[in-house]
Amino acid sequence: MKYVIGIDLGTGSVKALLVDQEGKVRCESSRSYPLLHEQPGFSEQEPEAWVDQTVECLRALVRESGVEPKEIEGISFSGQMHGLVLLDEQGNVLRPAILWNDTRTTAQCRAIESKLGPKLYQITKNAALEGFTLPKIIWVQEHEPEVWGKAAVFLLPKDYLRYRLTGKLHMDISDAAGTLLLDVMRKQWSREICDTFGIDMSLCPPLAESLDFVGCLLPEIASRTGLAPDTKVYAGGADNACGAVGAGILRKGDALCSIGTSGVILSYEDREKDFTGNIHFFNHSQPDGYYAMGVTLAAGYSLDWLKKTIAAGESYEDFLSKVSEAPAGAGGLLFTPYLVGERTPHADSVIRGSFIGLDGSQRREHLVRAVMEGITFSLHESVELFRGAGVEVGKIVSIGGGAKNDVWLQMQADIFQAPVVKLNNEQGPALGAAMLAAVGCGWFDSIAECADRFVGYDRQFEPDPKRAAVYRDLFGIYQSIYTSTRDLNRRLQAYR
Ligand SMILES: Nc1ncnc2c1ncn2[C@@H]1O[C@H](COP(=O)(O)OP(=O)(O)O)[C@@H](O)[C@H]1O
Ligand SMILES: O=C(CO)[C@@H](O)[C@H](O)COP(=O)(O)O
Repeated sequence: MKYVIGIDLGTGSVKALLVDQEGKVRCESSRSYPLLHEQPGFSEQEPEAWVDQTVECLRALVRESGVEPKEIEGISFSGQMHGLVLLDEQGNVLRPAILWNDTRTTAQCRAIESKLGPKLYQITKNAALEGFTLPKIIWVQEHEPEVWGKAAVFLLPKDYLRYRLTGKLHMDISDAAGTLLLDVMRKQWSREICDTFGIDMSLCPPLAESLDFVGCLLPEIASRTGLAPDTKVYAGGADNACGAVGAGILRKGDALCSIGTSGVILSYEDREKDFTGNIHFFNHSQPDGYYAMGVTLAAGYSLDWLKKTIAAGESYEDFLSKVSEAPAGAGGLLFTPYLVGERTPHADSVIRGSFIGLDGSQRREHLVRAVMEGITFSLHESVELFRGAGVEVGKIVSIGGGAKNDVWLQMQADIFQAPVVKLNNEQGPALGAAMLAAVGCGWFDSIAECADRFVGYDRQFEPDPKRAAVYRDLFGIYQSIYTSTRDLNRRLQAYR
């Protein structure tokens, strides 16, 4: 039997999957690493921790699977997007990586908008948001000129990991799309944007397609992990592109709802398309494909927060067991999931969450239901932006924590007013990465052919007309909470 490995370098942990030619997961392994919050709004990580924990993960995978290393043909990657890793001439890391959920760069975003005007959108197809890479580069230029002076190249998290595993410098296009330095339609670095911000083109690494072969493992990495040195390494993709690959989102009309720590609504696009309301438009890992995506920053994070706050130590199953006893609309209680600010449709790092409509008759299950509904309403704002732009949102594949609970899956169908389906063996972006390796190794002619073998669907949830009508009414009230609480949150900011 032959195998491939898919590695997902997430924000909290790295996960590696060993997958056979039928798409069966033979073994999996995961290791976590810390987030560093040196100041409010800062979110950083030590790139060395990614490398150490990935090596540990791979060593465990090889040892525990009992598979012969020479049977493992290829490796590919998925990774948290946007994080800035700066290297000097010798390839040494110059400072901790500044991550996608770091919000220090509001001033730099405004500067990008005023210097580039409409060109920003024409070239990058995206808006200037704190999470993206270019504002982080400008922040380093302004606040750490001595670091910037030594910078020879910038990378994204999984591209740095791949560099350390192979010694080869590349950035894959699906991830480069999230830097605000890529001409998304031409798939090349934008000289105009680089020149505007004093970024020498030599700082931009060579670009690769997700399926490209980029090299083999360094001998030192092979001996530390137990893998064979001639294991082939393929470029890989952004975690959302790989999540889409792993869920079979590969054709026009395919849509994905992913509720992890953050939440994403993603629609496959086969050509250039204009969106409003902070919908991102990125290159897919599928050659010549794209995807549009709206992001709720605190999706599963909001439910985790409530669980930690009122039910610490309980399992998710117990915590959610009574949710169906509360009616749709949670007895008039609405929640906005802005615990760390928001991205879509409101790019706002100052806004914070609310419970509106608390009533003495409400019980714990009303609060839990309101939080699940609020997260789903927030994602529905993206669904509506897609529909407003003429995208036909038909069936939505649901993945992540939000797909582990049937009440939540039904709620998604009722709020999105679309059928929602779950996968029969969901493995998230790591499976997408493994699929890129499988296609790279030549096991399949295309990602779609691989998906036919590797991706299977389970139960489908249809919208219930009565609940869908309740949610349609409540959605209007939900949407007005943002405008009603924006100014209040600006005034409260000083007290945080
Ligand atoms: N059994 C469950 N039912 C519903 N939601 C869950 C369950 N388990 C986890 N979650 C939610 O899903 C989120 C984690 O999803 P996951 O896909 O594992 O996240 P990530 O990709 O960010 O690591 C948690 O924040 C939690 O809110
Ligand atoms: O910022 C984005 C996408 O634009 C996030 O989706 C990151 O890519 C983080 O991924 P997780 O580690 O939460 O899966």
